[in-house]
This record gives sequence, structure tokens and C-alpha cells, in this order.
Amino acid sequence: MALRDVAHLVLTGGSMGTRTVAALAAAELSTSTWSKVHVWWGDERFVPESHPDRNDQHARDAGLDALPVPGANIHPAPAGSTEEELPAAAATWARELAMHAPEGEQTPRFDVVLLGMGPDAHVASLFPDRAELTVTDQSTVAVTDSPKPPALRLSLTVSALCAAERVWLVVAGEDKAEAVVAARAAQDDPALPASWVHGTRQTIWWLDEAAAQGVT
Ligand SMILES: O=C1O[C@H](COP(=O)(O)O)[C@@H](O)[C@H](O)[C@H]1O
Repeated sequence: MALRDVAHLVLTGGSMGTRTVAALAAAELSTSTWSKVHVWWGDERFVPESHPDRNDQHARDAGLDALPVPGANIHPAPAGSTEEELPAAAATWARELAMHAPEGEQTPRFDVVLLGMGPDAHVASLFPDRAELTVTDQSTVAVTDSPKPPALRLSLTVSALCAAERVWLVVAGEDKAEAVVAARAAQDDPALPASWVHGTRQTIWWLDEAAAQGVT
């Protein structure tokens, strides 16, 4: 395996995003290693900067700024508040991703994509039985009328997520147990967005006991 001098990490939002960042902030991380890490998000709630609903704000509140990652390497998705602004924001985000992509590709070569999962098996802001799930010709997608508030969101697409070397689904809690079993048994089921994502080299489900109770 060739070593690269840069690594791209995609954080999840939601409960596991906060817990992951808090754990990283509590760990003793080497500055020289982390100075080469770029941090992205798999999705974002489309609300103004610093809004308490934003995934990047949750990460900052959990200690993101204490990590030895240069500020310039932290890439929050665009902020905004209206549906009219959303398509341009998705395009701006896609351009930022492309700036860090290898030639001819749309996204950086993500080393690890962390994905939480909702009880409905949604990952990032890709919800069950929605058209966004099947977008393949772009790296980002605008989501309106999200079934989980807030209604306006930005998400990486399945094709952007699946370009990652490693996709790690991080899931905790009894309320997710049924979706864990269903999504692990399915493939590309529109009712189960988590069944669409996998890494090019590795796909791992990291589960706590409660989320894993139905796994045999
Ligand atoms: O809204 C979101 O929900 C999912 C799942 O969150 P959780 O709180 O149930 O763990 C999360 O993965 C996604 O990033 C977030 O925007």
C-alpha cells in the first residue's frame, strides 16, 4: 500500500458525531500526524453558521477545535437558511470537494467515512425512499422536506460516500437494532439507505451491545 502525505476523514453528524469528536479530543493525538488530516462532514443541516442544529457546531462543541488539525483543513459544508439558497450551496460544497480531489474525480480520496444511522436506516441525509438516494452524477445533493428536522439539508451522495476506502457505520442504541439487522441483510434497498453504502476496501459496522442485539 502506498503511503500518502494527507488523509481525509469524513465525520458523521448526530449522536455518534458528537461522541466520536469528544473521544478524539480526549485522546493524546500527535500534532505531526493530525496536521495532515482534512476533516469533512457526510451531511449538514442547512441552517446558519453556528446554529445549534449544525453538525459542525456539535463537533465544535464536543472539542473539534482542540484537535491538532489546522483550521484550514476543516471543511464544514456551506451554511444558509432558505430553500432558494440550497442548490447554490450544494454546488459550492461540490466545488470545495473537487478542489481536494485527484484529477478527474469529484471528491477527495476519503480514507475513512464515519456514518451514524437513524432508526429508519438513514445515513448522512439520505432518507428512505427518496430520490436523493439514487443521484449518481454529483457528489453532493440538496435535501428539502427532510423527514427528520431541520427540513433543509445537504448530503454527500451514495457515489461520493462509496468512493471512500473505508466506510465505518457507527451505531449505538436499542432503537437502531432492527434497522441494523435489516440494513446488513439488504443491498441497495430504497427503504434502507444504510444498505447502499460500502467502502472500496472495507465496510465495518461498529455497534454497541444494544444496537447489536439482533445480530447473529
Ligand atoms: O440528522 C442526522 O441523523 C443521523 C443519525 O443521528 P443519530 O443522532 O440518530 O445518531 C446522522 O448520522 C446524520 O449525520 C445527522 O445529520
